[in-house]
Amino acid sequence: MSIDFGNDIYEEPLVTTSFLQEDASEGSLRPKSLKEYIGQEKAKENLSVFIEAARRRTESLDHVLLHGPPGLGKTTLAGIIAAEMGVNIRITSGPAIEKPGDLAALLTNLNENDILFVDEIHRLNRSVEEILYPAMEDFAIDIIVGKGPSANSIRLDLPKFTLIGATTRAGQLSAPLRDRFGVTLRLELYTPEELTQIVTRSAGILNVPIQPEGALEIARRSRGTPRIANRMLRRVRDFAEVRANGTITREVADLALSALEIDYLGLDPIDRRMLRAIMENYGGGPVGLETLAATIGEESITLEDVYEPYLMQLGFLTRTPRGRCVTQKAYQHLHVPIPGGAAPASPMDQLTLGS
Ligand SMILES: Nc1ncnc2c1ncn2[C@@H]1O[C@H](COP(=O)(O)OP(=O)(O)OP(=O)(O)O)[C@@H](O)[C@H]1O
Repeated sequence: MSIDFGNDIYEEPLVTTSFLQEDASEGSLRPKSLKEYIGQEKAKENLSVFIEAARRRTESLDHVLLHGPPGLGKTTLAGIIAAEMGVNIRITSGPAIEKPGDLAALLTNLNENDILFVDEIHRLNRSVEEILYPAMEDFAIDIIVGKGPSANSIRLDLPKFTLIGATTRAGQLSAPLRDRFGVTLRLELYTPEELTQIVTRSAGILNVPIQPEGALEIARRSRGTPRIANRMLRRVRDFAEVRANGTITREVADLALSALEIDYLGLDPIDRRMLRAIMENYGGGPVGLETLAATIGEESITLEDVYEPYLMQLGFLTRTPRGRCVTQKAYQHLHVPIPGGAAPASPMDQLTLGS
């Protein structure tokens, strides 16, 4: 029996914002308390103070806005806040709340101090958002009863609740909505050390034997993102079981991830296509995001939310008012000669896959 561990056997790439079938076991991997939640020290420190203060006063927590790239643990953190406050959480998302009536139904069903979590809050439509302002500020909503000249506005009191909004694009939130959040926390990409701890913890829960170097190898390639680290762990586990003795070592992780075309820094074929397109078609940049997206046949929103944060963190890409530019480091990583410049540095011994 031959098993192909290339991308062909998986329908979806590793790096994607969508929730994949293989993420179904994510629930079991979710930390349940602030103590178990690895990294994000600044956010955790602030939150623990606010939570403690609200609990002492037996009041609801101030509204919280969580922002940062996808897969960093915003939903997880919202669940933890609810658990630490000892309250219920209702989970929904901006696009799921279509009409003001949908939001009114959600709000009137909350209990005192409950949490309403709205993922992708930047995608709320305007008419829904307007209901949210008095709900957040005065814990009340105005409902129009009847039609035409006989229409009447009735004010309905709500229980004191906490809204936790999550967004990958804080800049797209309207100013009145943004101003109504008392606490704003930005989640940062995780360090390889933090991701090593996350991978080791997840492997323990999934009962997967893993060596510390194996965990580090997965961590280094998971572009600062726990969701990608957990996905990689599951795929490397398959490889370890079929091609090796079941234990994830550094070699097994390296072989499995290389077969998936993930290079030693975690770049996948789309990252490389994106960088190469800027180098080869636009002389290194600047090039506008829409033009770049059209050139490589990807959605501009995916490039901006999923790919750019990590490429910028690596120092491979810069954003200027006139568009995106690649840096010398990117030329060196892909072994492409720098135009009019020095020859690229010799390959850094390690494996770097071409796209
Ligand atoms: N700090 C952390 N420690 C341990 N595991 C984490 C941490 N953050 C996230 N995870 C893991 O990563 C997975 C993805 O997290 P989560 O779904 O909360 O991300 P998210 O930021 O809400 O994603 P999205 O923005 O797409 O909604 C979870 O299964 C969780 O197990």
